[in-house]
Amino acid sequence: MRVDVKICGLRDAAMLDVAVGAGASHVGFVCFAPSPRHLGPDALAGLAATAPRACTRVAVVVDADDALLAAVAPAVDVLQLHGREIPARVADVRARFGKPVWKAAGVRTAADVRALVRDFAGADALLFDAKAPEEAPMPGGNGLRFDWRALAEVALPSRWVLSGGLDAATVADAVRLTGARAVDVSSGVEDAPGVKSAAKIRDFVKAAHG
Ligand SMILES: O=C(O)c1ccccc1N[C@@H]1O[C@H](COP(=O)(O)O)[C@@H](O)[C@H]1O
Repeated sequence: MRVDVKICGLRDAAMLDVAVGAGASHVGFVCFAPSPRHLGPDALAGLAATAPRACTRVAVVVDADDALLAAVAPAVDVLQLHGREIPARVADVRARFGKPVWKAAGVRTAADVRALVRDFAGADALLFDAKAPEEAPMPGGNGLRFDWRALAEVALPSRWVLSGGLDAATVADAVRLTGARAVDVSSGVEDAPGVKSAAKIRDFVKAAHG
């Protein structure tokens, strides 16, 4: 079975086309002001509307309130909650906005992974990212990797996504070593923060599928 690939942090139609053309199954749009990939709700909705139906559109938000979610949710297929949302908030967002919710969180150790699996059984998928440094302005999209061996010690749910510092050079190993069926990348397909590279997107998707 083909690994699902999400290209995240897309900001324009040209790179969206590249991601779709390369074979990405998911495309991600970040709505979080401190991010160099930030799109406001209107820009996000406009860009998401141009994605083909076969491609799953994901909005990445961080501790978003209901007003922001109400503005973003209709434009996408999945909400990725990448902040400090608690399990009750995940359940609330699912019920209120009627979209599948991916709970994303930074992990370092097997204990972190175990706690996430235990606490977020109600999420539609878990997304494992590297823990951001305390001083980092963003909880994700930092191009940081965690020790994938942390995943091996835990019984994982059926739907989970590997992310954090992946790139074309590492994604095949990541898939082989973790058994991931879905991967997510942002920094690893960029020339600079927020500046996507068509060549890197194509190389990443090819390596993930390889
Ligand atoms: O990409 C961002 O700017 C971002 C901002 C805030 C929260 C999450 C963000 N992106 C997500 O972070 C991970 C890992 O990204 P990277 O490949 O290490 O750069 C990924 O799930 C993105 O969706």
